[in-house]
Amino acid sequence: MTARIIDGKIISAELRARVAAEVARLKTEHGITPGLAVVLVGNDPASEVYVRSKHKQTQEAGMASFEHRLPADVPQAELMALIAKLNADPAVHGILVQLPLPKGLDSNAVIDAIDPAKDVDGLNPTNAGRLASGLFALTPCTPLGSIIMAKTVHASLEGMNALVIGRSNLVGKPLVQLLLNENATVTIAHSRTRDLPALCRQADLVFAAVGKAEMVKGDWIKPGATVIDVGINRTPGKDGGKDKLLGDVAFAEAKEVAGAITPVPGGVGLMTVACLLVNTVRAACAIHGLPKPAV
Ligand SMILES: Nc1nc2c(c(=O)[nH]1)N[C@@H](CN(C=O)c1ccc(C(=O)N[C@@H](CCC(=O)O)C(=O)O)cc1)CN2
Repeated sequence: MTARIIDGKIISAELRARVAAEVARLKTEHGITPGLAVVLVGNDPASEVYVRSKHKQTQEAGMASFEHRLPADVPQAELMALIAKLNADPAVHGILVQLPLPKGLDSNAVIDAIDPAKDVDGLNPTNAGRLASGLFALTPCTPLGSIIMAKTVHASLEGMNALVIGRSNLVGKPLVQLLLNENATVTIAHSRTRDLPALCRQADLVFAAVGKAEMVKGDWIKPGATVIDVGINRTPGKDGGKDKLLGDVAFAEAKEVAGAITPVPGGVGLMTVACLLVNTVRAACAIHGLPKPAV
């Protein structure tokens, strides 16, 4: 039997509708319009796509969207000055610097400089530490979206064997923390892991976040497992046509074995932007001393 497809279009649209309802409530009951500032440095084509999508979806949810574009050769000090300005701006509740930054810029210093209360990417060490300590934290968007998708299949992840492939600060590490908070039994695999296929075959839940097209093969998947493919590997389209996107999982093979699987495109990527909107609403509520919102 082929796997159930976990549809990012449907799940992200539902989440965005809930965000829009919360935004409308904040405006009516408290006179607050959540605001998101996105900083794009340089002109990486994929980043351009993501930033456009963030701007459009922020506005569609009824929030204020502030876009800041800087040239690839911007001095570090100028970028830091912009972050300081956004930290101090009361109309801005969320700040996101699109990654990767062009060569020569220190992304750790930039992330460090973002006010943790406005760090809607959840990458600032304060938020990463709070998440690891089980405290309220703004949580990185892709891991948050991945958990939401897994929970559309399993109401509880408690006791499940979860394998996270990849140990980046953006996805792998926060995903491990979120899975621990769900009481899953978590294994983290990376480039030095021995016998990844064998580890994979024991996993009830597989989260692939390595950045290598179709690396996880169908015969690595335990029959009936849930597979969340976080990879977005882009091959430029021929003759100026649309880019081709592949996940980290060999989808055609894996869907014949898995119980449920996310597609690429149309999977976790769509949840990343929806979760950014969630984080912006959460940040706005926390900044204004309001209770945690319903989303
Ligand atoms: N500061 C950050 N930078 C980056 C992040 C991040 O979370 N914070 N994640 C990725 C890129 N990303 C968001 O920024 C992102 C990736 C994918 C998608 C998405 O909608 N994907 C679609 C396909 C879109 C396309 O045609 O390219 C899908 O998977 O269906 C949105 C946002 C790296 N940088």
